[in-house]
Amino acid sequence: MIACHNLTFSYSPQKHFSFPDIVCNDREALLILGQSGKGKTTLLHLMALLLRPEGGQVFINNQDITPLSVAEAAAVRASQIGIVYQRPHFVSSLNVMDNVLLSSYLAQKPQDKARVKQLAEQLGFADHLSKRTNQLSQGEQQRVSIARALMNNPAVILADEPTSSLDDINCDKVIELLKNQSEQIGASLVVVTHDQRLKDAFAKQVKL
Ligand SMILES: Nc1ncnc2c1ncn2[C@@H]1O[C@H](COP(=O)(O)OP(=O)(O)OP(=O)(O)O)[C@@H](O)[C@H]1O
Repeated sequence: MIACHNLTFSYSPQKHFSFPDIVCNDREALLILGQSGKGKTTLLHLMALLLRPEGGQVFINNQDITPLSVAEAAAVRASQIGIVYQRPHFVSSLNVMDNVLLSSYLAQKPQDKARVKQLAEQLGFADHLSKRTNQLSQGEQQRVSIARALMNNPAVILADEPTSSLDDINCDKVIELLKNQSEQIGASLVVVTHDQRLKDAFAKQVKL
């Protein structure tokens, strides 16, 4: 589970955010909707401790992670949080298989190629494992970044605008994949988006 309590953050005195409290339990999917500039990416980065909150707490499995050091936060992020970034970024010199394995390496976990193959089958990119990521379409790259986020069976999956550049068919597919896969591993799924197509796909929603 992931929960946020009284989270506040400022980029400057003029740019201050107070976020609503959020709880997303294991196997639950939560949609955070907000227009451009409302602070969706900022909130997601606070939840992953990529940004430090000015006030408030973030709990993962009931542990307050906000007091953790930078190194401790990085370790929690690597092992317990899977992040699907707004734009997938890959290491261009590595193939798809090695890009997915990289998340295990960063979490100091064994390089489980069988797990990558299993995820690639489920997510539909098994034929592309030996290709470079720049040889893949945007939808395929999005699915690879979902696999990378799932690789370490994290407690929490955070997805930033995972559908914004996808057509309707791929939009539905990616959301179903994210929901099914996070349910399979028992994770909490938090999706932030301005994509109104998703508003009927999630029972639990928060508006920014
Ligand atoms: N590093 C930064 N320094 C100063 N201001 C920033 C910084 N990053 C974001 N902002 C500002 O904070 C506000 C929220 O940004 P954020 O990226 O969280 O919004 P968003 O809701 O995710 O937007 P979008 O849907 O366009 O991605 C914006 O007005 C943005 O200009």
